[in-house]
Amino acid sequence: LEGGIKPPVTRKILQNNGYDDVNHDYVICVGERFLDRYEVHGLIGKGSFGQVVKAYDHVEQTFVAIKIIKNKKPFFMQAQVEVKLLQLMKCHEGDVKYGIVSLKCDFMWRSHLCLVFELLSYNLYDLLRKSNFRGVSLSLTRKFAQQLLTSLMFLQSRDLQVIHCDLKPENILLCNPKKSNIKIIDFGSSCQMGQQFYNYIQSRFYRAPEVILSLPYDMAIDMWALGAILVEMHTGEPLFCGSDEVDQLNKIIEVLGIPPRKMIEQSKKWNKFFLMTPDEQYAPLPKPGKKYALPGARLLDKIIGVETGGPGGRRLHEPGHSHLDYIKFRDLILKMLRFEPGQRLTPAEALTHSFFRKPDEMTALEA
Ligand SMILES: COc1ccc(N)cc1-c1cnc(N)c(C(=O)c2cccnc2)n1
Repeated sequence: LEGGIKPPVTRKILQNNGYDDVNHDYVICVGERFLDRYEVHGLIGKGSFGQVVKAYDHVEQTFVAIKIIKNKKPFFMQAQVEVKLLQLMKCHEGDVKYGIVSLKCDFMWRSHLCLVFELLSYNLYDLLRKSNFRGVSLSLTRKFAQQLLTSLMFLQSRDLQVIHCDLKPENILLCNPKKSNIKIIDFGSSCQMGQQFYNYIQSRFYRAPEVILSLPYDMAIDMWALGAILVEMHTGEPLFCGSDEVDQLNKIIEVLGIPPRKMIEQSKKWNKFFLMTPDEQYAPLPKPGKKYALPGARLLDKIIGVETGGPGGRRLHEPGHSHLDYIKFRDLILKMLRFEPGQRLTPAEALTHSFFRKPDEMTALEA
């Protein structure tokens, strides 16, 4: 500066002795060993919770995924809930595996809670991207559906009653890049029935109508999310891609019609989404600049191409994509997307649906 005035000393405030960055994330150093056991190979994911690194476990001589939670109390507290739920599920699984990611252990490292998981492969959104967002076959969609319904049946079992609260393609990972086995990850937003403390849950595209309307919710919200996910896995595009909560509910109404009067009347937020017509009917509030099909006019049949050879006609005459296959798929999805949570299929009911019956089972039934 002129006149030789020294600049003020800007003291860099060191977060957690320099181990953390300004966002309370641990500064990852490749090659670093946690507990003289886990050698960090690299950052593979980031989330609101913190980071996920790939590491080599020198004791078990295998690669693991370590979820390094932010060094901040709310994230630490929520991760403790996740650890408790994962441990609870692990001791209920026994030797049968129900498609839930396996937590190997957890430990504290330089004020960060670390969760050590089996290392899984890429997620179902990556799979959609690899399909150029055209979707995967109905047969692979069926395999994913069967596994996810089995996982939900396990989560909803009497001793667990766990609600995942954030089912979406990004939270469903392939176990092996070359096989169709999948596992559900990220129980960082999950809770058990009776412990539903939050109302702002689920990623928007997969948010159940009862959550949007701020009504009481239960495990049926995961079934709603699954219905939306399965259509997306086959078409390649989100079924209800709302830009905000009002747009989200309007996109649901385009396909499924107006929600039951009782749900609207019980919602404290009803007038955020609906107006009352002179003849005392509820109608969607018009959204400036947005044009919607009439309630129920955007048929699911058209979206999945029941009569037209699948999404965009791309599956016409393809084996495993018959008209009857699509009729069954459409029927299953509509029963997973019922507005009334109590009327939505349970996982056990869904698994008995004809969409999952093998042809010989069908002929035996018809005999
Ligand atoms: C290749 O693995 C991943 C790539 C990216 C991201 N974001 C996560 C993973 C990965 C791999 N294996 C795992 N077991 C996990 C998780 O369990 C996980 C990831 C994020 C949040 N919670 C759990 N995550």
